[in-house]
Amino acid sequence: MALLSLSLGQIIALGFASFTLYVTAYILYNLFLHPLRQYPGPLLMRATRWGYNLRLVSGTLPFDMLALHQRHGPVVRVAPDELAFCDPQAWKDIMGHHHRSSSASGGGRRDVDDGSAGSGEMEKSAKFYMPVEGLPTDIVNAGREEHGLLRRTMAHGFSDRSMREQQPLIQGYVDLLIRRLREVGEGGQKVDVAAWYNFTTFDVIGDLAFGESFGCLDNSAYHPWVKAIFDVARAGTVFQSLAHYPIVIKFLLALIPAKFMEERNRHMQMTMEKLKRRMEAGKERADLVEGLLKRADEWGLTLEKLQANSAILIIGGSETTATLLSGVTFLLLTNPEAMTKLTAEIRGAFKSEDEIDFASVSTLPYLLACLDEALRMYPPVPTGLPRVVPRGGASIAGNYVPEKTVVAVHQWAMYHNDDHFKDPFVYHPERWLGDPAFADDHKEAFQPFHLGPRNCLGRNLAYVEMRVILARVLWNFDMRIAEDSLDWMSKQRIYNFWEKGKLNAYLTPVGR
Ligand code: HEM
Repeated sequence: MALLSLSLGQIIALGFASFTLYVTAYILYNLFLHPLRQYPGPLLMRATRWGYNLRLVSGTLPFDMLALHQRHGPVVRVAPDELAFCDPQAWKDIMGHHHRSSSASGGGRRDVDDGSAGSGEMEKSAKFYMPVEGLPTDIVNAGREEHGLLRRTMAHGFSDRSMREQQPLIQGYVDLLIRRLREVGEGGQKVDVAAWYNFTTFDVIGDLAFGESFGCLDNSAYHPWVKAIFDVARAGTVFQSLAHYPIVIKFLLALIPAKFMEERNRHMQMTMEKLKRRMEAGKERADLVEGLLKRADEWGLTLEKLQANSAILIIGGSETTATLLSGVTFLLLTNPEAMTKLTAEIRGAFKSEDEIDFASVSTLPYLLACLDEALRMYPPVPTGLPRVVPRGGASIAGNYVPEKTVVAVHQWAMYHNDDHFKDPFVYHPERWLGDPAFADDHKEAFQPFHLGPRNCLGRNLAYVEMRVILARVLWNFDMRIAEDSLDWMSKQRIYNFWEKGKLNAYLTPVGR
């Protein structure tokens, strides 16, 4: 009643004063009373999440993280409730099987091993992975229990036997890539090799996860399904930032234009049609969804659930490998000594192109070293994928971290920190071949596929695919970088994925 007797101006002033008071109290709490108050970090990041969000949406977060660690040390408070770690031990403590805190250092409280604290791994941060209400979860954003079930079933498609059976299919797409590169590069035309790697890996994974390719190699273009992934990548960082403000995100979701929803529904429909065609092809097919299809009836898996998991395989299994192939190609093009050595290794190992297969490429040490060094300098998952510390807290790299804290390791920053790698900004494949100059490198800091129960299921597939594609490209072509791509890597930003842009090169077929 008292409020009704106030003028509009007074109500606005009161609202403004209350808001200011709330924000001030929130900032003061974060700075002086919060359980993470003793951890170092820039003022804006310790006080509010905006320091983190601004870097995330501007695509510079993974790079800024290096400067933050260099300034504040291996543990930085990057948001009021979030810590970033740049310590090799943190990989195991965060991504491995969770063990409860054994020390009370810093936090001033001893963890009680009463069985109530979480066992198994740390949960993924829902604000980052954003499982959407009403939509089915997939292997990447499912909770621990469902994840275990999905992982056991899907692992079948990644076994050595399945990979051997998938080999002819994959090689067929590499044949097509080589043919298409010969055509588009003819007459000294420059070729955007990053796009062609993307076309190849999307076609391969489309076939392995949906039973049919996206036709990118045939059409020299991205399929709308694939294009949609890139279109939403940048928006994803905005949603991840706003996920910390549930009211704002609800409001924004209500504002999403009908046109966007129509687009989304079309995308879903297209995916469903692909999946139905795959199901009609029968359960016995050595691809990545065979395991799920066989269990679908027993577990009552809906079509939507199957669709969500096929879709996540596409995103996880294509953009990552294409990114690395683009990165390694750029690094070789700009490091002629390494390119000469690798080309000699590949061309000296085989008498003819048909000898280049999954087994034979795995015996080439310099090829693997080139890929690993590219994974270090240009990790396809460059940013931190946050986890949440379970009840009872945890010990991470020797630090007590209270429960509910969000924790992450940011790969790009870890791999460019000279505490862990000598000459971190220089491409040295030799560091992976026992060169004594790099004896002090902390190799255990390098985890491009993560470790623990939620690490990459497609690691072996990724390695054989990347090895075969790179070996066959270098078997067939001498390459030279185009002038307009010399700054290709240094000008990129990261919106969860690298925003790669064109990587132009001239391809000269090798006469034999
Ligand atoms: C260079 C290539 C690749 C890199 C660097 C990479 C990296 C990763 C990373 C870091 C994760 C952990 C994600 C998280 O914690 O949320 C992951 C998960 C996963 N990756 Fe890969 N990946 C690559 C290629 C592939 C390929 C070719 C596939 C095949 C489809 C694949 C399938 C998966 C799946 C299914 C998961 C989820 C595993 C789980 O949650 O149990 N990845 N990958």
